[in-house]
Amino acid sequence: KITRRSLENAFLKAMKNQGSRHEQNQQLIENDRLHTDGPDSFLLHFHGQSSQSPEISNAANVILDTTQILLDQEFTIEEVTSDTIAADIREILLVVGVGKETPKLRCKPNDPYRTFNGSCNNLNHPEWGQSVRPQRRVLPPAYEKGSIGTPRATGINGKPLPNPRKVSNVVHSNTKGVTSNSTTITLITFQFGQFLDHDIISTPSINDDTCCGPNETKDCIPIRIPLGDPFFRDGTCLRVTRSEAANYRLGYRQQQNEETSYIDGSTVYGSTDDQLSVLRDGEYMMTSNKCNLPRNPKGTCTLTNNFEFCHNAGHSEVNQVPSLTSFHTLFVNEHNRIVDALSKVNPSWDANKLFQEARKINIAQIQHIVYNGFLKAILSPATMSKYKLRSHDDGYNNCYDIERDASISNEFGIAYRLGHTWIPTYQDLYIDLHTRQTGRETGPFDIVRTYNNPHLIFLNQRTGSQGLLKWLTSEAAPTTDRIVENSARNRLFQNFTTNESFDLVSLNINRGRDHGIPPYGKHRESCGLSVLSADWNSLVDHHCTDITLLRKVYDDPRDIDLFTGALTERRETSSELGPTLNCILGREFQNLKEGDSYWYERPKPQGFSEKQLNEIRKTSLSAVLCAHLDLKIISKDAFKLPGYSNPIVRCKQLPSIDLTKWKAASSTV
Ligand code: HEM
Ligand SMILES: [Ca+2]
Repeated sequence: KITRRSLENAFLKAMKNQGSRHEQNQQLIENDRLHTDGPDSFLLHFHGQSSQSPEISNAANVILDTTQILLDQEFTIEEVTSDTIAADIREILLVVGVGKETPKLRCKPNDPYRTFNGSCNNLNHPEWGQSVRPQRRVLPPAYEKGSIGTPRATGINGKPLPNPRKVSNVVHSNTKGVTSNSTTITLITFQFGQFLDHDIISTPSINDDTCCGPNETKDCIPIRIPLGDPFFRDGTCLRVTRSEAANYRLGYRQQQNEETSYIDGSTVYGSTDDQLSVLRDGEYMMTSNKCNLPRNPKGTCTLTNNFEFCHNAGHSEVNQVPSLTSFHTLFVNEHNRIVDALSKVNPSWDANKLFQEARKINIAQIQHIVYNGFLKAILSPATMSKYKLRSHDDGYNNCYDIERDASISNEFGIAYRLGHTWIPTYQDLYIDLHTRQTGRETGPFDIVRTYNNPHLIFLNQRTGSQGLLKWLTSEAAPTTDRIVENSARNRLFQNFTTNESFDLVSLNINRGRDHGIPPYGKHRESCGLSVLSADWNSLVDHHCTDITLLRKVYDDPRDIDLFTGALTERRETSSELGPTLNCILGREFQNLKEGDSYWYERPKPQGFSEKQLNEIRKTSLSAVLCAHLDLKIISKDAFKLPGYSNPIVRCKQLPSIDLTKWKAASSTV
């Protein structure tokens, strides 16, 4: 049995292994102050760091090392990960400053407003769904055999797994040269999908500039380009680093989520109090030029001229592509629009009350749009029913389950990259549905020129983001399939000086292995789908043409990576996605609904009055777009292409939220 003494010894040894950066911590423990003063006195040493990340990842490395030392002493992984050991290690961890906030969390039950970092949403487990916490796992990790954290590299037959770039070339490339477009969904689905992703998950990775060089460290997971690659030169190597480790207890390597996992507008408000503080202006969210995002003086985007700047928002990747920036802008403006309306009906409310009520309404609208617009557009009706994802038509829906952990799962973070199939090859600005804006610079603009470059936002009296939103509303997304366009598969973040670029598909496959994500077949099993065998015919949800491609790269069906296996599945009836993705998304979005004590359909104290709730239910993404763009007409459901069941309607005819129902007498005060 592992004694406290042997645990401490292993921990001290691990700290020594980690070298000098832990000397101070080591001293603290060796002085045995842990036992004399209690953990709190040590917390002081670790305050004043703006980001918890480096501190957490340093500690995680010590924890992983401690785990390995104990395993080397012939303890089993079950013994090492037992609950008693978890309690002991937590105490030791407090000494090195990790988890320092957890014991101090004093939740206010019945608080009508969410915290900004997601803590205290679950009163029994205040850290569930909180930002800067480890990702949850549905399945036990599958790292390299016998290891607690080395990326999976060997297949079931003992041979190396295929090179991620090779899989990308063979299975995910567009060999036709023209983009095939969806007949059902618009580019709004693409862009809202990524906007939602940035609300719920973001995994930090390690900074390390040795990768692909002679002195590569173990933090590197380079992708070596195979000889004869159709795009990258021979000998090229993609410099990729591992995701940071985030371990709070002994065991396998875990990864961190920097966002609050709840759908709570992290993209608008940030995922920590600090992030919000530079974005908020009293009751309003800060803007520049009236309706654009504020400037980020520390931003690292590429600028074309003096009056342009990098934008700031709740998520650091806001400048990644202009159409993403335009979505951030839309919901910041929506916050401010709600504030103006509320202050008219409630002139006595102070700035804080206005801010919080507007935030609550904005988040409720986003939740309503996710479940009644976005998910409906991509999941099968059967999945929507099975995981109870539809909102009620009226009345409260008290579906909260305090035992449901809404922290995002690591496997979802890989599976939900399915959205990369929707990345278009260009960006464009429209003046209404289907009319391109013309002028000195006229689209379509190659998307590669727009990565991390906000130039389009500044076009046309700086109303580029409106033009982008109109374009997204008008055009079809690329088909949901195995293909990722070359502008993201070969030329992601291309640097036009050095010509260096990335392959997003290789990154996804590599990242799955880095996170110890089990192969595709294991996820089928956890979803109750048929089990895979060595027989390629066991891939019952795949077309034979796709099986042919998979056979070219994988030795055995049980080696197929999750991203690749899931994106090659045949679609389910009336869905954009195959059965495994329907399951992984269905499960996760049920957690995000039923594990959120602030779910918008719940009654007070967190929720709305019934009258207000019914106003929220009137909203749609189309209504929000109409409120901010000078559009006269729009399709009823902006996620889908217009057609018989999705008519184009006048903006004025669309139901939308009536904020007079928030007049104080009937509000939540
Ligand atoms: C132009 C559009 C997009 C670009 C340039 C982009 C780029 C990226 C990059 C560079 C990563 C990190 C790759 C790695 O090193 O592991 C990533 C991760 C991810 N992407 Fe995208 N993406 C885009 C659109 C989307 C869309 C539409 C979705 C979903 C609907 C999506 C979902 C995700 C998810 C879930 C992750 C993992 C997030 C995390 O754990 O941090 N992305 N994307
Ligand atoms: Ca969030």
